[in-house]
Amino acid sequence: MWDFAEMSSDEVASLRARYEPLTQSIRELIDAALHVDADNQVVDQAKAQIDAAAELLRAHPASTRQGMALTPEGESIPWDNLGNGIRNPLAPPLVVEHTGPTSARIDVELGAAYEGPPGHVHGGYCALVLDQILGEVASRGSIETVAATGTISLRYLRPTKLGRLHVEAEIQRTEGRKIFITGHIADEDGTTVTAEGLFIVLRQ
Ligand SMILES: CCCCCCCC(=O)SCCNC(=O)CCNC(=O)[C@H](O)C(C)(C)COP(=O)(O)OP(=O)(O)OC[C@H]1O[C@@H](n2cnc3c(N)ncnc32)[C@H](O)[C@@H]1OP(=O)(O)O
Repeated sequence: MWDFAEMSSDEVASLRARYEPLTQSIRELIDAALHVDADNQVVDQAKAQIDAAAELLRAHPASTRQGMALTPEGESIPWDNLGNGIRNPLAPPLVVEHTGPTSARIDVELGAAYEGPPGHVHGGYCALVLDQILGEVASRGSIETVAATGTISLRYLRPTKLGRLHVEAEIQRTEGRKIFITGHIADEDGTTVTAEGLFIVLRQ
């Protein structure tokens, strides 16, 4: 159904405009469900409406699924992927901004769905966000030169508050296919988690 290798950027933009609002609505649904305090009637009514929406969507299944893909124009499409998939409500809306050929940043708001310790981001999610940005910088924003996580080491300096977060990553050095890269997450009070990764550029 979706063959991104055959699509122009305009066609991808139109698909994005169709599905991104659905993904955002499901994220808002998750957030609402995490904050609700209602009686049986309200919860039963909401459940029936959600079940009906799921049934409607299931009646139109896609013939293929793709984590990420590349258009002929070289545009990388993160489609269903957990890190930043346009269609994956479990993916926080991570927008990686490349600040140079070897560095990038993300500014993201992580709410209740990402909670681990009370009021703080789950440590596994911190790892996911750092793995994602380190991987994207190591791959230089293109899936033509994908670099996979070989080894990643995280140091949790203190709990990361839920809310607005700033994330950065930068390549330190490269040896053949090995890319040594560091990164960190900061909340409103400063750096909370640092990362050191060794990413390996995949053989074609
Ligand atoms: C744009 C997209 C961004 C996406 C970001 C998301 C990042 C991810 O989550 S990727 C998923 C998690 N990672 C994986 O699944 C990777 C699984 N592992 C593999 O596929 C392979 O082991 C792989 C590709 C890492 C290395 O395999 P291969 O290419 O055969 O490496 P190989 O030729 O044996 O070794 C090359 C060099 O790397 C070193 N190396 C290999 N594996 C590792 C490792 N895990 N850690 C550290 N060093 C390693 C070797 O020692 C060797 O070093 P040297 O050249 O000095 O002798």
